[in-house]
Amino acid sequence: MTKKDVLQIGMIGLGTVGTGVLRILEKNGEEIRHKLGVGLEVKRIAVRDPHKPREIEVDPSLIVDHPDHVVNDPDIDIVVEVMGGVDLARQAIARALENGKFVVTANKDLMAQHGLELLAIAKNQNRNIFYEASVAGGIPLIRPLKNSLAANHIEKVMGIVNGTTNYILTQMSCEGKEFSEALAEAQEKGFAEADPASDIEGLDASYKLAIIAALSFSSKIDMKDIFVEGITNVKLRDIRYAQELGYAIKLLAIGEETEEGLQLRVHPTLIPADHPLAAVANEFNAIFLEGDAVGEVMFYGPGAGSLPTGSAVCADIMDAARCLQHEVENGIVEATFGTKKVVPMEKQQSRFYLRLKAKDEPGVFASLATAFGETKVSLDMIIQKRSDAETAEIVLVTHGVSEGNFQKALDTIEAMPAIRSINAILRVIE
Ligand SMILES: NC(=O)C1=CN([C@@H]2O[C@H](COP(=O)(O)OP(=O)(O)OC[C@H]3O[C@@H](n4cnc5c(N)ncnc54)[C@H](OP(=O)(O)O)[C@@H]3O)[C@@H](O)[C@H]2O)C=CC1
Ligand SMILES: N[C@@H](CC=O)C(=O)O
Repeated sequence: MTKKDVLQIGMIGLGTVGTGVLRILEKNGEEIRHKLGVGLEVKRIAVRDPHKPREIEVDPSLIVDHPDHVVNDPDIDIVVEVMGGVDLARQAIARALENGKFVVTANKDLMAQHGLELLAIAKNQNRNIFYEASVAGGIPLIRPLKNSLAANHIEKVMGIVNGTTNYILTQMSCEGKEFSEALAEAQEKGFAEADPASDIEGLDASYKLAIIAALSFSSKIDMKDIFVEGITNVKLRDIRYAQELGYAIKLLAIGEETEEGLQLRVHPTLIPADHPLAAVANEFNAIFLEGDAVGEVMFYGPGAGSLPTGSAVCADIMDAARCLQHEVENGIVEATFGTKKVVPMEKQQSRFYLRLKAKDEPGVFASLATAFGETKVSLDMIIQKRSDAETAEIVLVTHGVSEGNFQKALDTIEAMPAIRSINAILRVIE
């Protein structure tokens, strides 16, 4: 490799993240050049619609209408994929690597599902893919997992890794907003995915968990092994009951290595109001890691948005530039990934929050307690309120129980004549 005065960047995508990247390169370009000893110049930008008005002024001659024009340009040294989606992004990144370019991506859907295949292509080409922005936006997490914490056996990772859902839950619980209003705001602010179903149904968080879990537990992670439940069924009513019981509701991604195997799950969770994660508001994310040597470490910061995510992408561009400048072939060496056993969800333990409606008549509560007792589910907290003249709303929190046993208890309860409806089931942690 020959040293250059300026390295050429090719971007694929100029939406929320791409705009943030350009703004940072423009504003801090001189400082970045000083830190790197080489300048960075954006040579081409692929977008879907070249005629769309942009939030940022861009020389029209840079704009092209297909990623191929970026990945096949022989002058481009580093390809930055901030387009999203899987198939086209996968093809473009594979081609960029085959053409000898370093790649930076913010695409968690792609890295969770095809990361190993792309990293193998990169290794073959003596190149690398940098993907810090794919998890938790601006928070440094991938590098600490690969480097600073690499000597630890990591036992547990747990956190809030989706800014959109955390924004929605915060706005519902603190401002009393409706779900749809809060989602529209998150979209307006650029936190949500192009298809926000990925956020609210928990998929985005599950892709991020797959990436963090692979690095934490040095294991390949198959998406089908992650239990995923989003926040679409979380009602303001449950947020208020949770508050009454001393909890907040957050969408958590949890990965744990136990003697039985890996436990991997994403679901809305009641967490104690004084837990540090309960205070993480709006688009902010936070991740706890427990390493056998370091103990507990918490990462906190903005998990979505144009400049925070752009910050992580630009740092990756700088790492790729350092590799090129210092003739390091592939930069940070990737971890090796084995295949660890995964514990099926029905065998995992949880505490449960259950909200139901029952006939307001004597003995209902006793028969509920009996039904739970028969399946070895014990009850911890209870709220009972009259709903109308004949109906009571009952909120129960169980002690720890396997998912399988809880489901059996639920089947029995649903069949009881006094039970009118089961309205909410959520998991609880201490
Ligand atoms: N938004 C955020 O806070 C974060 C996003 N990410 C990830 O970053 C990536 C980009 O997200 P974001 O910036 O929000 O997405 P946007 O939807 O805002 O931008 C996507 C960009 O890609 C371009 N594009 C889409 N399809 C094509 C295509 N077929 N060919 C060429 N260009 C195309 C669009 O072009 P056009 O402008 O013409 O429509 C647009 O410029 C995603 O992988 C996302 O998951 C990661 C962390 C945070
Ligand atoms: N849609 C994502 C964007 C960042 O990854 C989120 O809301 O966290």
